[in-house]
Amino acid sequence: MRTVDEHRAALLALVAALPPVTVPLSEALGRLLAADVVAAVDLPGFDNSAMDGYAVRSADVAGASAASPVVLDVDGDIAAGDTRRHVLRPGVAMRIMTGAPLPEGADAIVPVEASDGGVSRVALTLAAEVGRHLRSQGEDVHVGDVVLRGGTRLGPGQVALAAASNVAVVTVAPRPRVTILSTGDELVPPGTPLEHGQIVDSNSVMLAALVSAAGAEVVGRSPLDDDAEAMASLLRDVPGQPDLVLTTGGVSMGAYDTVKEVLSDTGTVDFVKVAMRPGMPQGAGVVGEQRTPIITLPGNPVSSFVSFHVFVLPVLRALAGLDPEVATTEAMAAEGWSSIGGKVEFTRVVLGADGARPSGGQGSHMLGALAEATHLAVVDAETTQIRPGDTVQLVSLVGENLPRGHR
Ligand SMILES: Nc1nc2c(c(=O)[nH]1)N[C@H]1C(S)=C(S)[C@@H](COP(=O)(O)OP(=O)(O)OC[C@H]3O[C@@H](n4cnc5c(N)ncnc54)[C@H](O)[C@@H]3O)O[C@H]1N2
Ligand code: MOO
Ligand SMILES: [Mg+2]
Repeated sequence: MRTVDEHRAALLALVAALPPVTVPLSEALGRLLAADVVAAVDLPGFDNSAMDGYAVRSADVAGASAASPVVLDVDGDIAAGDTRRHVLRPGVAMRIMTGAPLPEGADAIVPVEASDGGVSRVALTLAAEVGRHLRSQGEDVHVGDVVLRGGTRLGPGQVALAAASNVAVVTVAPRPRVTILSTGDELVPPGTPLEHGQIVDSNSVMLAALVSAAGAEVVGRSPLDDDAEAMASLLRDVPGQPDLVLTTGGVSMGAYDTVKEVLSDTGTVDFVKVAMRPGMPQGAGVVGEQRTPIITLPGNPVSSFVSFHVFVLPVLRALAGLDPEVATTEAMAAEGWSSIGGKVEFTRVVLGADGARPSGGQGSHMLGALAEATHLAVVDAETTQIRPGDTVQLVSLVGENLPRGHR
């Protein structure tokens, strides 16, 4: 029997990092930067007004008040987007709008509220010290500054900063392409009236969601019957030209465990038992002329889900050029539970304010408890009992950062 670490290492040996890709900002949301973003311009790009009002020399409005306004000639308007280079003569004002470039010679803005709103001549009722209501060139970002570091996840604020820095395209980690093949005569698509013995193919829905939430792309999805010939021919030329193939089902000891039967014949896929629960039967290797990496996941839904987190996620990360290691966090057990011992057990838990507790029935067919869970607790092979207050290692669930409700 392999350890979890041994099997993960065997999987990682099957893949190499794909090259980073360049995408326009409109497609960059949620992507992971593969290179620093460097500002192409200063931000602000030029000294400009923070208020609608009048550009002045502060010395010209010293002492202005409501009781004793300062009256100045107005030498025209400067709107945002005005590309002319204005010069403010001493003793006059210019009407200026928010974001409009400051005329040379001006050193302060008097807001329109502190004036009579004059167009050719204005009475100003407020003094303004040097720099008042001005936004200075480069006070936020300097041209050449690294504004976003490689490794940063691009959210709305980050894409806004890149855009303002006049960067139109960014280099991001690639999205590995994944084909998902669910197998089993019993499977029908969601929404189908079920005959006795049939079940819904929830694994392909789950795996497609996990793949997408992990930042990869589903490029092919085929439900397959347990028909060896059809499966063998499909696996010779996998649909979607993926970087990775995932199968579910058919890898255990059953008479109709066709994935194992068909792929064992190729000699390029190993079927092993891994000392973990759930997720013991696993397979991995390469298929087809392209020698595409394949991971064969067990059919039980929770086994497949756990196997994704433990094995597929590190492989997707490696394909994307990222550190494959999936971080764990520590938490306290809010209640005790027993573990199998001799195998690593991945307990589905809910992390609350008082710690982590099992989310319900832990059978490898129980999606109800899975859907409640926020984390997998990793209980090592030497531990058979978790006690309240024990420290446990938690793996976050892929997609847990998405909005979720409760049953
Ligand atoms: N005699 C033994 N039987 C089993 C062993 C064993 O060691 N000896 N291992 C058990 C363990 S552990 C697991 S895990 C499963 C692995 O099963 P398979 O990978 O062979 O998968 P299937 O037999 O095709 O299906 C198992 C189970 O999962 C349901 N299933 C399959 N595909 C889907 C899908 N796409 N969506 C939803 N549910 C699915 C299927 O109906 C079965 O109930 O083997 C144990 N048996
Ligand atoms: O290894 Mo199986 O995954 O326990 O149900
Ligand atoms: Mg089976």
